[in-house]
Amino acid sequence: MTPPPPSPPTASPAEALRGRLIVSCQAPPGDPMRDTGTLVRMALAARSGGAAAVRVNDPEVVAATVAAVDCPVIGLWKDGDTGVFITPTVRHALALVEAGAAVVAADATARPRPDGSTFADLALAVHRAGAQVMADVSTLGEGRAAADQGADLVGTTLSGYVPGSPVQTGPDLALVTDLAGALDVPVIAEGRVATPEQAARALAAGAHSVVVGTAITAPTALTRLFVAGLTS
Ligand SMILES: CC(=O)N[C@H](C=O)[C@@H](O)[C@H](O)[C@H](O)COP(=O)(O)O
Repeated sequence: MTPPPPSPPTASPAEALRGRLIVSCQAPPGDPMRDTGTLVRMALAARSGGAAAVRVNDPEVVAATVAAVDCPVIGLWKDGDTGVFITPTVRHALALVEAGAAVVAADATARPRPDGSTFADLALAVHRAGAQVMADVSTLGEGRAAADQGADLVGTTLSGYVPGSPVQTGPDLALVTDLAGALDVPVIAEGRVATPEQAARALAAGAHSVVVGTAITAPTALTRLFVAGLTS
């Protein structure tokens, strides 16, 4: 039987995030905003606007952001675009801790990981390295499993983005409600939160914090929406 994961050695950043906004400062491959200095500026702007934390992709960007902002940095490392690609291996996770991430976000769906490890292996390694873990899930079952395997935070990040998870236009508030009712760890609403009203509804549904990305930090995607609005 696998022994239970040890408690993380650092104090939880969860208290600092309660009822607060986390801004995801990312840009997809090929996007003009995908530049370390630009992404750090986005993080600084988010912090100026009142964000309690930022969520940042890639160890290099994490390190630059940690050096620039005075709030927790949630780091992830997207590697590829199929299967498990958000912080897919223990190696990716430890590189983010090395870069200074207070929290490592990782895919915690029930799909095989490319290094044959489990989410529990990743959580244990991150805790031993002195950071915390945010589990990106798509279902209640994945959230329960992630919490059992040591996740410090569970986010709805992957709802609508993995095979079998219905595509939705808005945030998955039903999943927020289900996770918040079932788990002892904080639940983070993430994915398709597009308005302040939706963010408030996510908190009302039981979320501990809300992550907003595209609606704040993605001018290319937002421009496309307006362009489509003019041409449809
Ligand atoms: C599914 C996936 O890969 N989500 C990523 C996770 O880090 C990001 O691309 C999203 O922008 C982030 O989750 C915030 O969501 P939204 O941009 O919808 O506010």
